[in-house]
Amino acid sequence: MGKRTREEAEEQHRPPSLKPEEESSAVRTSLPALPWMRKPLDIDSFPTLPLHQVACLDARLISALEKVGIEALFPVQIAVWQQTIGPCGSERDLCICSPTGSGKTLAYALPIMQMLSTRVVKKLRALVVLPTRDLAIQVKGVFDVIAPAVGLSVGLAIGQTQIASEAAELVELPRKCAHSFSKSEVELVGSINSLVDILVATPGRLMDHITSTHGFTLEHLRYLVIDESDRLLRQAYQDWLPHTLDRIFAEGQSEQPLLKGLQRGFDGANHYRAMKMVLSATLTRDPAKISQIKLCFPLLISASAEEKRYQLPEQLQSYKLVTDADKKPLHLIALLQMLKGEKTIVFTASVTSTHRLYLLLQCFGTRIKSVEYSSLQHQQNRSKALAAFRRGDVEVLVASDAMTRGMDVEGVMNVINYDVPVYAKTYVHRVGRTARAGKAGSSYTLLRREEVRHFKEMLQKVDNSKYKRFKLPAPMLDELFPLYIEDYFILEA
Ligand SMILES: Nc1ncnc2c1ncn2[C@@H]1O[C@H](COP(=O)(O)OP(=O)(O)OP(=O)(O)O)[C@@H](O)[C@H]1O
Repeated sequence: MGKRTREEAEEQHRPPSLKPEEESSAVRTSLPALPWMRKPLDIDSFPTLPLHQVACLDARLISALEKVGIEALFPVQIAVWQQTIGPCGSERDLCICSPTGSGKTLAYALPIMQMLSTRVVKKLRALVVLPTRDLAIQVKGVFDVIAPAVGLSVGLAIGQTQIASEAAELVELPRKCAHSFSKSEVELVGSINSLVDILVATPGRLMDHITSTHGFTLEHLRYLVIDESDRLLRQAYQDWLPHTLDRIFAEGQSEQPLLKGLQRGFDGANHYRAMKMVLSATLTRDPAKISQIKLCFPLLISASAEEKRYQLPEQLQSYKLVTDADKKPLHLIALLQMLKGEKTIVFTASVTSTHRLYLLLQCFGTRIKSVEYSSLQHQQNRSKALAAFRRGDVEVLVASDAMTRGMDVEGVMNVINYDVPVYAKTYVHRVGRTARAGKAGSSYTLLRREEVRHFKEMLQKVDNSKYKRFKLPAPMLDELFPLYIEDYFILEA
């Protein structure tokens, strides 16, 4: 079993009171501290465009997209397309802040595949970094559906297998050379071929390949994508970025914007610069964090008009249920009964409360079929639970915040915050597991009376965060109470 990613280790051992840091209040002013972030390119000014009307979109990509039911590109995808491939394609680094479920993955994947579709020799030219294994597997799945249509190969580096077998999927060493040769001997022995054009990786395993996989090089990189960037720029991951940037620029890349390149985009000359795309629904505005990325002539592409820090999906309906602490489990069970037949994710505050709540729901057997998802489980079990939930074998997934970011499961109708998130950022990513791609979805937050005020204050930072009070029918609670008491105290014993 590969070692836990930093994210998993961090989540597992983080005391409940120590949540992922929210940006310090110093940067949460209405005016971003960085001048170039004050005039974003407004995503809302772009249309949803049918594929055949997207300038320069390769016909092979159109047919690959149509095969998976995609008929048009969303506004964020059009905005990014225009800044990379379309009429004003340029080599500016892009920071993209767009709500959860708005299609950020394809926003960067499409231009990358289009630009690399004309490559002659296979080299590692695009690197996509994500904070967790399951997210990386999901994003690779998006590339896998489309990349073959334009003859591109996609690799995965997440530590699910031994590094030697993973390296063998990424780099083809000359026959005579074993993994153990020193790097200089390998170079002497003969040319080393990359087996992938695009690599999707988690930070830990990326570092392993940079430091120890012979023939693994970033010298040909054209795109560096940092997805869920505010998570990746946090303390726990910090060493991967400087090492990666050093390796990119140490191997012949120019850090400076190239005037010619800027005017005409990639003009076929061989003096490229690795273009960076930095994305999140809760993109950081913190200059100290942004400066780590060494952005070049950056452009902010953002959905919200900046009067609020974060934006929720337009189709999301939000509700709150106020209850006493000892009745929260009963209210959850009653709510899940009401939502029966709909895919629902229940978020708790920690891995231990995820497990306890899962055990309680097990007492209700067939009434509520659920699985648990947290870094308390080994990767295989977590992936099995997610697969069962994706297939619809079970309709309730009890999850810690390991499930919060980016995970895209078709048909999730409801998100329940069993424990109120401490930070608005966590709230945005949790409820963003539903109401995706313009579809409808609902969020329910269970609040103890003493939490109502904090919850209201927290939502000050979130746009369109209207929520209604939700009351469960008393007869349902009365009917469930005896059953609940019996099971709950068994569990408590
Ligand atoms: N142009 C499109 N047409 C239809 N569906 C799309 C389109 N683009 C993306 N989708 C679908 O929308 C869903 C959300 O896409 P994606 O996961 O890229 O969103 P996101 O903005 O990255 O969300 P998050 O911030 O939560 O990571 C996915 O199921 C994806 O298949």
